[in-house]
This record gives sequence, C-alpha cells and structure tokens, in this order.
Amino acid sequence: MKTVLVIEDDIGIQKQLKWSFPDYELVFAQDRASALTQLRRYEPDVVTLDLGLPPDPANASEGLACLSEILAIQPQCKVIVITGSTDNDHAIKSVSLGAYDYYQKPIDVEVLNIILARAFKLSQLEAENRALKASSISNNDIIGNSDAILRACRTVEKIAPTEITTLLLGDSGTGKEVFARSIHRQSPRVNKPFVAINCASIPENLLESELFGYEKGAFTGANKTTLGKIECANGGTLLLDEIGDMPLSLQAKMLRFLQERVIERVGGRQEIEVDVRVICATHRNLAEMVAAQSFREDLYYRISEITLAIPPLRQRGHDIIVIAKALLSKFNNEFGTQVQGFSDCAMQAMLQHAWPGNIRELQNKLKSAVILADSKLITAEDLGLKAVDALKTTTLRKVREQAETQAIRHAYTVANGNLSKTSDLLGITRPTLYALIDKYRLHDLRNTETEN
Ligand SMILES: Nc1ncnc2c1ncn2[C@@H]1O[C@H](COP(=O)(O)OP(=O)(O)OP(=O)(O)O)[C@@H](O)[C@H]1O
Repeated sequence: MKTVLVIEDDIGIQKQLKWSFPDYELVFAQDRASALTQLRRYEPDVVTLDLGLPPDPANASEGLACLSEILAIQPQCKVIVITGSTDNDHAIKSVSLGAYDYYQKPIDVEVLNIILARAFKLSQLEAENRALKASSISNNDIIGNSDAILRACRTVEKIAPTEITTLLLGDSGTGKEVFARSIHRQSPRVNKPFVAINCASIPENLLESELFGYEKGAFTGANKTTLGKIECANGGTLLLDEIGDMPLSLQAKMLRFLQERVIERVGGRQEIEVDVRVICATHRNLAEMVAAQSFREDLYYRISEITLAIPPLRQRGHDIIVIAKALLSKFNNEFGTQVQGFSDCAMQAMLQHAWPGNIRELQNKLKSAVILADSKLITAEDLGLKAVDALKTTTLRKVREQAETQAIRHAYTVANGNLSKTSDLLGITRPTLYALIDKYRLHDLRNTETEN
C-alpha cells in the first residue's frame, strides 16, 4: 500500500483524512520535528503539509521551514501544501521552494484524491526515469555499476555537451581512453573524427610532426605535405594521451594551439585555423611535475579546465566481476571457446587481487585463462591468482552488522549523545534502537547518554 505522510496539527482533520483515503496508508505528524522523524521512518513518496504548524499555527513560517527540510532530506518527495488562508502568497512561496502542488482548505476529499493520485503517478514516472538513466549509463562501453563509476559517468554526461578542455587522471589501464571516447560520443561532435595520440609512445623528434603535420620538403624524407593529428581531428575531438610525457620543447607550441586554435605545420609559414575539442589524459601527477618544472604551469591550467579522476579497478568493488563476465563472453566469441563462468574461488580471488594494471591486467589474465581453462569454469589458478578460501568471505549478516553499528554511532554523534534524537535520525523507534544497542553490544552509548 502506498504511504502518505500527513503533517497536520488538527486532530479532527487527521481523522477525516484517515477515513477518506482507505487506499493509502496514512501516517501522521503534528509538528516539524515529528514530521521529520516520520519522513525518515517511512520515506513516503507523497506528503501533505499544513502550512500552519505549531508553534506558529497562525502563520506559514513553520510550515515553510518544514517544507525546506523535507526536500533537503528527500528531494524527490512530492509535497502537497495545504493552506488555510486564501492568500496566494504562501502557496506561491511553497511552490517556489519546491512543493509539488498546493490546495486550499476546506478539504474536498474528491479533489485531494485526484491530486494525490497525480503526485504518485509523477513520482513513479520519475523513479522509472532515474532507473532508465542508470541503465543507459551502464549501456555504453564503460561497463560497471559501482558508485565510483556511475559518478564518473554522470560527470561525463555533464561535460560532454560543452567545449570545456578536460583532463582525465587515472592509473594505467583504468579506461582513460574509453572515457574520452564516451565524452566524444555524447558530444555534438559525435559524427566528426575522434583522434587519439599517445605522447609517450612517439619519439620526441617525431612527435611535433605527428601532431602538427609537415610541409613537403620540411625535412629529409618529407616527400609530400602531410596533415598532423590535430588537423585530422578538425571538427571532432583530439585525445592527447599521456600528456605528462610531452617534451617541454613542444609544450609551448601546444599551449599556443590551445589558446589560439591555430597551428603551423612543420616547415610551414601559414597559420591554419582548427576547430578541435581537446581531451588530455595522464597517469602522472601533473601538479608535482609543475612544481619540479618539468611541466609548464600555464599549459597545466589550460588543459585542466575540468579534471575527472578515473578510479582504479580495486576501488570498483563488484564491477570487477561484472567486467570479467563481459570480457569472458567477448573472448569466448573471439576464440570460439565455451567457458561458462568462474568458480567461487576464482571470483573471490579476483575481488581480493589489487589489480595494479587495472582493466588491461584483467583483460590479459582472462584472455589466457579462457585459452588455458580445462573445465567449464575458470579457476583462480587459470587466472594466475592465489586461491582464496571462499568460506572466509564476509557474510551478509556481518556486513549488515558493521553497517548498522556504523550508522548508529554516526547518528549518536550527530545527536550529541541523545538516544531519542538518535532513533529519530535513524528513522527507527526508541525500543528498536535499544534492541540494536543490546544486539551489537554498544552499551557505551547507553552509559554516556545525554538528556538534551
Ligand atoms: N569500464 C570498462 N569496461 C570494460 N572494458 C574497459 C573499461 N574500461 C576500460 N576498458 C578496457 O580496458 C583497456 C584499457 O583501457 P584504456 O586504454 O582506455 O585505459 P587507459 O587508462 O587509457 O590506459 P593507459 O593509461 O595505459 O593508456 C581497453 O582495452 C578498454 O577497452
């Protein structure tokens, strides 16, 4: 049954509503403090809020403050404001603060029923939309659902439509190029070229002509005018991978290109305008390099208008398994093998390995494991990893115990040692809190309880 939190200090109206809406579970609160407690406890999608709450029932100040706090705790909540006054100002103020709708007393059950149904419908649509968005994020080639990756994907969504120069930071093999492609694919430049150049893999004396191109006769062997990577990316996106390895001698020329969007080919005298979005990536600590004067400070600030840190694989939790499964099916296709999955032991070993080489290391280990596997399931040995005793894994009960203990201690600190407030913050009753304190032997909380 759908829950509606009714914040109303008039017991008569509370009763009227209780009998009028048998299809909903109604929970009540009569002032701001109890409203917030009920909100935490029931997490309702829809709330009705009488603006005239004690201690200031004749005005809307308490109701409006309550509205702001509700939306701060649960921003997606649909709050229907109920006002006693015929003055529209309060209603307008409420909507501008984020209320979903407003309604003037006296209460007409039929009308309020329609408003409630609409609020639930919208809330449901928004929830579906959020779920869809989350799945479309994991639909691209950045595989993974961990918080760290979803956060990074959301940043990509925001920066992709802009022209901002982005610096991708992350250890080797974390997927910096994959992220750069994702920015390009979600940008208006999607139908134009994406060109990547690895500044570390090209000898210093060739890098300039690779990037800027050269005119015929510019040097021995320059038999024809050749476009550089920057010009090839015209209209699209250029990834300067391992920018930290760009020689100092070339950094000044690069800075000029980034500032003025013009280039000169090697051996040429003509300025050529280019329209290129630039993304840079490195595993190096550029700030330290700036301090050591091995990277130009002005270039550093020019390329890092926004910085996106790609988390290492070991910080992506269960994504390791998700990516491993996706890669397994890819390699099965590639090698015509029919390996079905991983033994429990292999999964434990993968979760516990530190993956210094990140996804590239995972790819390499899997590739050889798919080829070497003797059975339908890949073992830890096939992956070249140390077998871990599957029984030593943390049980769900232990995880829950740790999480609950941590949440209780946190709330207790925020509540200044007051157990009533602690239970309110946690959205549980005081007896439930006492039971948890006993269960997890947190007796120090009871011994140091404060009164206020
Ligand atoms: N989230 C992901 N899911 C699946 N495969 C991925 C993911 N991220 C990266 N990869 C794969 O991992 C490999 C390494 O990724 P990528 O080359 O983008 O890393 P990188 O950080 O640019 O590495 P380097 O710093 O060494 O250039 C690529 O083959 C890429 O396809």
